Amino acid sequence: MLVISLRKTLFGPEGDFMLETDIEIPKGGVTAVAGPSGSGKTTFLRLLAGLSTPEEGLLQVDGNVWFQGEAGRKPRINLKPQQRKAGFVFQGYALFPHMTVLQNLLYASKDTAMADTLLELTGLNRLAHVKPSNLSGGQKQRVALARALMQQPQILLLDEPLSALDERMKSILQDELLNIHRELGITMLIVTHDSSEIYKLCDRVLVFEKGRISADKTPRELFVERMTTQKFAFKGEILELRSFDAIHIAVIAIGNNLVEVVIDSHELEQLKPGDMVVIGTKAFNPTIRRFESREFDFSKL
Ligand SMILES: Nc1ncnc2c1ncn2[C@@H]1O[C@H](COP(=O)(O)OP(=O)(O)OP(=O)(O)O)[C@@H](O)[C@H]1O
Repeated sequence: MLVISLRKTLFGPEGDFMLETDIEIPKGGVTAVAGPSGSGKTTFLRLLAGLSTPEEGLLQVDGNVWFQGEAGRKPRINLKPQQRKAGFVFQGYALFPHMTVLQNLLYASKDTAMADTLLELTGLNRLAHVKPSNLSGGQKQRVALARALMQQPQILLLDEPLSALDERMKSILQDELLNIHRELGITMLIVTHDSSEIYKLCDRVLVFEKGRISADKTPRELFVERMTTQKFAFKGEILELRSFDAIHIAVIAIGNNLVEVVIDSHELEQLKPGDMVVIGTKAFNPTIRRFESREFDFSKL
């Protein structure tokens, strides 16, 4: 069980704000950390790893206190990063370029049996003696993952580990992460903006906004249950409304795609170019309605 009750002042572009968390995470869970840019996701992981220091609070992992301190005083307990059993994987792989894959792993711990197990688990055994410059992005990220697991951490912290990879490699590594989680039962926290990744890997999502957790839900609660009457829903912007006789068409930009949706005269009256809309289906007929600002905005994850 992770008990995370921490506070730290952050410097934002619009002034200081408080990163403030009071949560418990059961052992063995996979938790997504999502939210807009600058909301404090990376700092949250850095606080857990000991790479950044809170002003006050308590961090307890499986009964062991890693940080405890009161505001304005020197922390009573503040374990150094190397004393914490936390593995950290960043988007950049941060491998030692002059060392082979195996040497990169053994730098973290001299346990050769563990290195063999992890090379096997991440499918790297045939690349053990290759240097990072000869590896693909996906292979480098596997090495970073295996290295983070060498010290048998209690928690694995992943900061957008797959965001630089193409869709195919991303999917393969997601399966490997699931496999590692099944094999080792390790508690994972993963910063990701990718809703399919959250759905596939995670049992819980913490959405950060300006340093606070604004939503704490399962992926199903966050993504699916608010769309129970619909087959799918995409947010888009109306670029143009056209009419031919009694047929009205809305041209809508959804990400990089343009789609044309036939709308009825009632919908036409409600809409104008520039409106943000949600396009969904009911009984396989597309429906279209104005996006309400209080709705959850998936594009901001
Ligand atoms: N050690 C620090 N002390 C004070 N403020 C910090 C510190 N580190 C980062 N910040 C500020 O905290 C805010 C949140 O940064 P952070 O990197 O945690 O956000 P993020 O949600 O991970 O963003 P992104 O998705 O863009 O990576 C930023 O405004 C940043 O400048």
